[in-house]
Amino acid sequence: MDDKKVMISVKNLVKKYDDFIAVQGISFDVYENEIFGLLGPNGAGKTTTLEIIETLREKTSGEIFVDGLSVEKEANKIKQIIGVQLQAAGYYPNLNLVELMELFSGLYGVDIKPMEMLEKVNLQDKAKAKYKALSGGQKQRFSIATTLINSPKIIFLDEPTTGLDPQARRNLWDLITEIRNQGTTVVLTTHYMDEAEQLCDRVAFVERGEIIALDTPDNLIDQLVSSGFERKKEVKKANLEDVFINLTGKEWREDN
Ligand SMILES: Nc1ncnc2c1ncn2[C@@H]1O[C@H](COP(=O)(O)OP(=O)(O)OP(=O)(O)O)[C@@H](O)[C@H]1O
Repeated sequence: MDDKKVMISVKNLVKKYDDFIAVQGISFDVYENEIFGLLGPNGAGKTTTLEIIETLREKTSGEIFVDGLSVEKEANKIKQIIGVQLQAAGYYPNLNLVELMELFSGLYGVDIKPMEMLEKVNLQDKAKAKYKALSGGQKQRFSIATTLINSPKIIFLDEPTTGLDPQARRNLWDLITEIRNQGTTVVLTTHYMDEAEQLCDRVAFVERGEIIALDTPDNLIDQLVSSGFERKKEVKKANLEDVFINLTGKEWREDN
């Protein structure tokens, strides 16, 4: 990893909400073109950390650089090179997808072809559909498309697959991998360990505002195994999710 460019550098980040310390002096780097995952239980400080990097929330102390730009002094420049997934409530429910894309590109001040953006997330067939008529997986794909409007260097996805069925989740993993393969760095949060293992190049476990481990999924698992850890029960060769996927197919479906 030595020759990799650092896209995000976080040093000793602290965030206090009044007396409560939500982020307790964390440090980590995100490299160019990796999928980096922040994992941890509810309330661990993942969203707070992301929002500070995205320049949407003030830090209490610490140093953060995004592609060499300071979050304090160059927030506007950072906004131009990142894509942030908005909460669904931010969309106008009665506009169709093409109209929403036009609205967002106007807000960013960039000229995009709405249909091309929709094709990137396989929603071209839904171009005339209203946002509120989309399935959960389609809504997530649409919101990922909006993060790509300004051709960002980095996108931030906060729990992108929460609430989706197994096929829709796997489709999103493919989409996120494809976006990375086209040169975008991806930072995401998730509660799903299988998702992190499949999707992320490196993960940081966050607990109570601290990073308690940071490495590739393989290294973290190898370290545990070499410490003598053994699963109590013999591991089954497949799980219930595999049965479900096998029965229902793993192709793109209309409704995910
Ligand atoms: N605006 C706020 N004012 C006060 N406390 C807050 C605020 N935002 C977050 N917190 C607290 O900071 C802690 C970290 O919250 P955060 O949303 O960053 O966690 P998270 O890891 O993203 O959790 P989740 O997985 O539930 O989204 C929580 O205890 C939360 O209650």
